[in-house]
Amino acid sequence: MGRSKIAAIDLFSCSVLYLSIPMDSSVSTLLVSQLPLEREDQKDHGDSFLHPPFMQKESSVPKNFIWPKGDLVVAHDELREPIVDLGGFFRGDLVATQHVVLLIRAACLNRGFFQVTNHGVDPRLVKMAYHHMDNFFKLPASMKLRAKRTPGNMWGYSGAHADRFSSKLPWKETLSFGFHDSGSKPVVEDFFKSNLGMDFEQTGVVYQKYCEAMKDVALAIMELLAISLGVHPLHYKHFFQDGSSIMRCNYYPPCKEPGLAFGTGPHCDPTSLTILHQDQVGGLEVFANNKWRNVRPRPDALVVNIGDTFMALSNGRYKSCLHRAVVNRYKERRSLAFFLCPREDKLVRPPEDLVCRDGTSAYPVFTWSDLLYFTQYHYRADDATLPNFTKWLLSSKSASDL
Ligand SMILES: C=C1C[C@]23C[C@H]1CC[C@H]2[C@]1(C)CCC[C@@](C)(C(=O)O)[C@H]1[C@@H]3C(=O)O
Ligand SMILES: O=C(O)CCC(=O)C(=O)O
Ligand SMILES: [Fe+2]
Repeated sequence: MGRSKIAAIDLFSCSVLYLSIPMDSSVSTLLVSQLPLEREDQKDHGDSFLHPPFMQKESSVPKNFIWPKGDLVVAHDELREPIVDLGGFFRGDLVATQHVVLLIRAACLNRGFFQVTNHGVDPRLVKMAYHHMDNFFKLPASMKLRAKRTPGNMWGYSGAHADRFSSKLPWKETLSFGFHDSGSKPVVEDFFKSNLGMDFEQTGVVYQKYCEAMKDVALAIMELLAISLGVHPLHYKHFFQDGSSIMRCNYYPPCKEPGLAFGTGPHCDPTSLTILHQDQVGGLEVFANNKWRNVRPRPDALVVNIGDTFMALSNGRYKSCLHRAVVNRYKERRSLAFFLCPREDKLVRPPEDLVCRDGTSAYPVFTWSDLLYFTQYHYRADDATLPNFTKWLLSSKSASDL
């Protein structure tokens, strides 16, 4: 789990090693070349990862990327989830809004997942976001590592999270950065300029706009979620207004043995509400009615899922969605995930009238900063983050009372 600073420095020097390996520049190669530096693991894996994948006899997926058989259950069915048309709500049509509220309520009580269309985000902006993402991920490793994530920090570039974990590595590269309103200071633009230089100014401008658009959609959905729970319509919208959200670009290289690895393993997002756009390749799967089901990509739709923090804010009524991303043999896949989060020090607790109606609080009061810390230092987010976090919080509180 938590890896040291040394691992991050090793990761960097490793990329230099990678550059001398005569293979395609796909990052899976980079990921593989990082592995020898996971020194304590060398014993466990024999010499399989001392060689680039084409030299391995047993499998072309290094052992550190192989997930347990129990997790690797294949999805055969498609998820037929309501597509929620937000057009009427944005036009102020009350009948259409009532219909949308009922659809959202049913989806959230059930598994915390739906998709929205007519969401108001300009398709040209989405296209630009993919274009800039492609430019970034095809850079040489040494350039990408200029923006590398530092230990304990959510922001930056990460290759397979190999600096954080040593097993069940995800077959992906990610670029993450924070987004919050800070007056006239464009935080996203600044992130790109300060980490990657002025050549990335335009990338910063595009992602600044993309995050603003995602926040608008997320806050509109917060209004609908509040109505659907019978609380003040602006309750959650106000709660998240000054939030500190996270944007992540996911790049999944093709994988020679997709049946052994995951792009992103099974998990519920610890965050509040995720607004995701996936490209046309497909790979997102949701656990529904006891089965993994794939979500067919729709270019005009944004995928929305409830995260652990909103589950707590709804007093456990709305389900945090269990999902994962699979990889495939032939084609790289990309997704853009915006994770709506509250301001880090804000108390996460459901509105009082909800607790009164339920007669009890489902979770202890916490801050987003507590949960974020838990996922970055103590626990790798999975399908049981929220119950484990609750236990951890209660035990650390009672220990501090001693
Ligand atoms: C707060 C977060 C932690 C993760 C990024 C955001 C929201 C989703 C989380 C994550 C994607 C869940 C699966 C495991 C994880 C480690 C990953 O594969 O990236 C998680 C993210 C993280 O801790 O970086
Ligand atoms: O790439 C995807 O479709 C899902 C990614 C995801 O679940 C995440 O980043 O939290
Ligand atoms: Fe997720």
